[in-house]
Amino acid sequence: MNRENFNILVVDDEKDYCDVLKMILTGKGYKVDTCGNGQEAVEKLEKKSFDLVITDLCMPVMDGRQLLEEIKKRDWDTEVIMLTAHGTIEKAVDAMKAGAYSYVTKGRDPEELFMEVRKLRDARKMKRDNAILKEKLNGNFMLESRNKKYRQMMELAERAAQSDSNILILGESGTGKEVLASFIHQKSKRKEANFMELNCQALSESILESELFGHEKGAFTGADRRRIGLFEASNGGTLFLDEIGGVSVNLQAKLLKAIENKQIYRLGSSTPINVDFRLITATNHNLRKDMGDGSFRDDLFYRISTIVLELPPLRERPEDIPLFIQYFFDKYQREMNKRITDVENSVKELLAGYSYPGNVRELKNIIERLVVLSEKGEIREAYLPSDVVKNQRTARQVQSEAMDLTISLKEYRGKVEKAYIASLLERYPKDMNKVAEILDISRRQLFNKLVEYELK
Ligand SMILES: Nc1ncnc2c1ncn2[C@@H]1O[C@H](COP(=O)(O)OP(=O)(O)OP(=O)(O)O)[C@@H](O)[C@H]1O
Repeated sequence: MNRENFNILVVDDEKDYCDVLKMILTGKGYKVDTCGNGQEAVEKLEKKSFDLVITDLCMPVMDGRQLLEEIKKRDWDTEVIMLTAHGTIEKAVDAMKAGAYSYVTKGRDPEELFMEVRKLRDARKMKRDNAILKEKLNGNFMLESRNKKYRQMMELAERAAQSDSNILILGESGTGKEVLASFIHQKSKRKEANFMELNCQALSESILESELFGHEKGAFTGADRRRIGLFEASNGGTLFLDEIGGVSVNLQAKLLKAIENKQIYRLGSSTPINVDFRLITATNHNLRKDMGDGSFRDDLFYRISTIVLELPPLRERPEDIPLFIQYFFDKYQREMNKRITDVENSVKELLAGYSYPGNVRELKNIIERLVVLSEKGEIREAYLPSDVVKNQRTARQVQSEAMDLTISLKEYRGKVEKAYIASLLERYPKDMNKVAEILDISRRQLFNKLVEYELK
């Protein structure tokens, strides 16, 4: 935490004292706000998060002791340094018992106060760094769910983590396939070793091959030194190959050999190297279809899919959307040192009703954007991306049009039916089978309706 990120609120009814303290602390690089009593301080704390409150003990309206109580009662992550007058040692001790970080006697050498502030800032920085590190290492993710299918999948994942079986994770982009893979690694006996990850889609065949197998010096133009690949780097640990569906058939054959024999050759070498890794793969391709048209090898598919975990898209677990919203609001408030106190009602509605084609990734980005744009703890509908608003507006518009009180029942039914089919098409744009299945009609009937309602 830089000093600029350390927010201090000075509370004292002596305005001159506040101003002097603010000037000195600002000069030392801290961010400082001031106010004249405990009541005003609570109002400020409700809107913004402060790392430290330096408060006088005796003040009108609400004194320092009451302010301390309010802060502790609300569980705000804010420390309090109490300023006391000479001869009020009992009150100071009482404040410490009630949870104050420390007390400083007013009017003594101000260095004493500045040292306390510095000490606190360092301690909080260490705490915050540790929390970030822990999050990175342990993958502090939102894995709770109210969705039965997801919970069953997680149970299977935890059990599978104990074994060395190959795991294939299926799911649309942004559903959390990488998150799940790293969770499995953390839950496995391999957790102390490396978790190596590679997105196979993003790389050309030759680069992918050298990334995976490594190479000897001089193996190809530009190979000016020996380099070990991911198979070797994940020895004892887990190798996660994302977008396995994007690997060329040629490389698939080499992958299969490495997985079956647990033995590889670096490019440019004929010496076999034994490797011990747990393989997790993921894809958003339909591999069965790819096998049908010959772009994915059957033998590789059966080898990598000992256990298949299917991550449902977010729209199929809508009961979890509020949990994710809360999780990401908490995360970004913490990270950006902001406090959200007022969210416009329509924002909650729009977020809950949106279909999230980009899944958890999209939801996460939306919440980050809202927290970034929030001002004075408030979040307005205007801060939402247009997709979220547009989506809901069409639904609302159709509903209000359908509520025209002069039309026949047949016309009303037609409008509602059209709107419902249109929403399903928006949700499953390329999957007519799914739309027909949900509507419980045949594909032919669906086709007729698309023509009738001019939805084609
Ligand atoms: N359960 C979760 N808890 C917290 N964050 C999550 C969770 N699931 C996904 N995310 C976040 O959403 C984003 C996308 O997740 P991830 O990369 O795991 O998805 P993916 O399915 O592998 O996507 P792609 O197929 O595009 O690679 C990441 O920023 C990740 O941190």
